[in-house]
Amino acid sequence: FSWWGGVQMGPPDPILGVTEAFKRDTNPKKMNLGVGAYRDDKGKPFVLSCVRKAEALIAAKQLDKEYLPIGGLGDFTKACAQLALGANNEVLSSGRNITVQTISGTGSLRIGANFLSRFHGGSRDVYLPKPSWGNHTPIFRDAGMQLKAYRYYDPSTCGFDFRGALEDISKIPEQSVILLHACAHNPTGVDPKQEQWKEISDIKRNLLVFFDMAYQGFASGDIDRDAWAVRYFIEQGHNILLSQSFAKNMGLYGERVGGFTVVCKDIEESKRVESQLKILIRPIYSNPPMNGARIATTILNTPELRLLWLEEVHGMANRIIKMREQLVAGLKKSGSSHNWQHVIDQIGMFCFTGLKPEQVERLTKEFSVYMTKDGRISMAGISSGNVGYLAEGIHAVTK
Ligand SMILES: Cc1ncc(COP(=O)(O)O)c(CN[C@@](C)(CC(=O)O)C(=O)O)c1O
Repeated sequence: FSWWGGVQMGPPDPILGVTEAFKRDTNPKKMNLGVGAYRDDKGKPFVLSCVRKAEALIAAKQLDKEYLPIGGLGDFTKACAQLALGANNEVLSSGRNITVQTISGTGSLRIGANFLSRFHGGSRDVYLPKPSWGNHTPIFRDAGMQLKAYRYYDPSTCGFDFRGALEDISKIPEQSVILLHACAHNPTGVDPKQEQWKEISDIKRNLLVFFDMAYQGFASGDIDRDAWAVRYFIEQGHNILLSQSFAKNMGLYGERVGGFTVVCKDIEESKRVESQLKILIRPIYSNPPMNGARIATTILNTPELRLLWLEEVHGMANRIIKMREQLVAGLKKSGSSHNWQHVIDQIGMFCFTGLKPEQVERLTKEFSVYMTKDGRISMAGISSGNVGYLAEGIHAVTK
């Protein structure tokens, strides 16, 4: 007897499914530009040495394996909030934030979405940038929120549609939720300039701002610069929600290290919110995994490891910027007459190439270059060894 005859075969994930297809390809020149996971110039996954050192320090302590509190490792949530807001942010000194450890950025967004669904008195509408990270939609939808969108990317310039964004955001019904990528917008790599962030913050609409900061430090190489929008909005009086991930900037992908912060009116409110976050988390996963949180906390709180981390995250950002320049140089060398300036101007893990789905299809079929259908490439998958091959392929499908 089958219980599950009605279960349909679902489609592969638009992002993680690319890696599955890549693994099946036997072409030695194949390139995986799908998932946004950093690789070094040899194309190998990169474990930061500050992580290795932190692991050794932790192992030496022979710590126990007791449950963490529902809200996670206290030292982690403190260090996580300080990293995002800056150590002497008034939000922290007045205790009006509540930060809980989550199962990486996805877990943070989902806890946030579930919290909104249960407690937000305003509309159920969550406005995402057009386009946004693919997983944002199912995260909020499965939590019972409605998805809407505001103009963000301008295909004609491969840049930011600032006017369109301002117009749309100015019309969002009051008390709706708006999701903003703090830096390194996924999938476009297009970020507002600081002047443009100021105008967005000034829009006279009472919106609940949910910042997704999954790449702090990874975009510009500078953790304070990458958190500028988050800190500016708070300074301007927005009591935001914030999701953080240490997957990319500390290379802790599979350790699933993240944080969710609610900036409240005052400490009394933060205590009430904290109590409800714990009630919400307890029946989902009860309490979060300790290993990754211990690594991140050790790095953030050990001065020489924190310094080493800042150097390493700066190094990762720099390698990606170099690959942007080499890819454009390679495209010119291959004889492409298109304007590829956006490849250099975009920032963070991704480049929104502007390739059409059929061009992406050809690049995969004829060159074994794997990327998401929307033309997004993970710059980290490019190395000085394969950038020339990629340039030839892109030129061949775009000439
Ligand atoms: C904007 C944004 N928010 C949150 C996350 C969540 O990451 P985490 O749960 O691993 O902390 C990602 C990861 N996006 C990746 C890098 C990986 C993925 O799709 O899961 C991407 O390839 O887009 C992201 O790009």
